[in-house]
Amino acid sequence: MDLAVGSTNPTKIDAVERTLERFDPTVVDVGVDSGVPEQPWSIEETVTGAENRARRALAATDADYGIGLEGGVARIDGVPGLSLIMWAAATDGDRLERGGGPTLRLPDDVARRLEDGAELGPVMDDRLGTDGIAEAEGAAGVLTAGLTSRTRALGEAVACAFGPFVAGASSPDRA
Ligand SMILES: O=P(O)(O)OP(=O)(O)OP(=O)(O)OC[C@H]1O[C@@H](n2cnc3c(O)ncnc32)[C@H](O)[C@@H]1O
Ligand SMILES: [Mg+2]
Repeated sequence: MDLAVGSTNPTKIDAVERTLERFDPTVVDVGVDSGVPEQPWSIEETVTGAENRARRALAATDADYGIGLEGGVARIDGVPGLSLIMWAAATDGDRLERGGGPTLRLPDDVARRLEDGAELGPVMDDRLGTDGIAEAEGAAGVLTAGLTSRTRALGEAVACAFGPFVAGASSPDRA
């Protein structure tokens, strides 16, 4: 199975390789434009970024599936504070499926800096004294003391987006 992932971030590539290991995939990374701001600020923008990445990665290759992963932040009704969210999309060129990953609250001082226009990756690096945390354990890893990681969290979104393509008869009908 040939997969094209719409990013060159190693945590995203790892998330796809590890989650879909069972299919022994060949994974190529494709740097594509997400078509949304570098820091998406809603579920809608984040999902759209994942969709664009999946479609554009597939279009740029002759892979069987294109996979897109996007991180974002959102204020969610009923959930205090600003949430870190992540979404995946998978497409075979015809059908497109979406799946969400874990959601976790960002510290309020980080939220304030994002409100001023900053991006999460650099803000986390500045706060932690790290360099490239978004390509390592990520905010998801740091804020959970390693109980999860960005790779693992993104992997859950990949499973939910890609799963319907291989779930066969147990896959729900789509409108
Ligand atoms: O090269 P790409 O694929 O764009 O990888 P990215 O790390 O920039 O990932 P996104 O564009 O999907 O994420 C949007 C922003 O949110 C940041 N981000 C998302 N999840 C994060 C995490 O777990 N830890 C740190 N930064 C994160 C990321 O660094 C960007 O500034
Ligand atoms: Mg980015």
